[in-house]
Amino acid sequence: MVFRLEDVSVAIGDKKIIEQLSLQMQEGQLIGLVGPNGSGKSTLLKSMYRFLKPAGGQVLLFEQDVWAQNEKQMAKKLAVVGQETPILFEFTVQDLVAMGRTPHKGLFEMDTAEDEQIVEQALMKTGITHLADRQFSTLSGGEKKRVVIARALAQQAQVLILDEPTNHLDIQHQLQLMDLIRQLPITVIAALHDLNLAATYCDTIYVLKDGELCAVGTPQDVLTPALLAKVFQVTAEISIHPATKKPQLFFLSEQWQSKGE
Ligand SMILES: Nc1ncnc2c1ncn2[C@@H]1O[C@H](COP(=O)(O)OP(=O)(O)OP(=O)(O)O)[C@@H](O)[C@H]1O
Repeated sequence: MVFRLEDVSVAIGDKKIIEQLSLQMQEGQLIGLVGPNGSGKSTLLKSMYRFLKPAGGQVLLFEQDVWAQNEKQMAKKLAVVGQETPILFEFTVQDLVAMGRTPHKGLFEMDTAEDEQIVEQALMKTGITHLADRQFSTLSGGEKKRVVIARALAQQAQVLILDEPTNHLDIQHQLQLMDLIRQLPITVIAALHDLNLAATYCDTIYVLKDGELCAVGTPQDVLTPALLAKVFQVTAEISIHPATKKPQLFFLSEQWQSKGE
């Protein structure tokens, strides 16, 4: 098991965001975390990547409590791309992606030829080789996102957590990114708003509502009109895409429903 959460409760200040949530995530899958705004997706992920300490319960990564490990131990196992892209530094893209190698190195250890090759690969896979010498701060939102993802790839962890990875990306780069993470030989856990991307790419989907896990399963099992009505308050029509053989969702507001009758 990659992650095992047992009765995890998370509060921010006085506000209880997640209460006694338990789940298990299997190795080698692309896992989607979906749910409405404010349902607790980022909070849950933060408790998993050791950013928010739960008020109760346990978060186990490969059966070890994440709070019993130091940052470097964690970084070898788990890479994280948060929702916000950082803004604080004046580094080149190349330097930033190379920072992904830090957990694998001693304090003053120089980059090896292998490190350089890993960085080059990460730049190439995310389609940003041409940006290598640019200052990070001068990039567009979507370019920054791809740099942060490249840095996470260079980290070569066994698990990758992505909070809204397609945010800021145009449609071509959304699909390229999903294709890329789909073929990574590791476990990827991604919070996604786009339910069609989740349906097309994920092996298993976890649905959160009001800090509670309300469904877990394959896209076909989970993304039903009844669940979408209950969780997102939308009417959805679902068919199977002829090419992907995955569910394809069409959403209708009340205005269009009345016109279709
Ligand atoms: N620092 C904070 N202080 C107070 N409340 C917070 C804080 N961070 C998050 N929350 C609240 O916790 C709840 C869950 O937020 P969270 O960001 O985990 O949801 P989410 O599902 O990731 O939302 P979104 O889809 O909008 O990104 C929300 O009601 C949010 O307002």
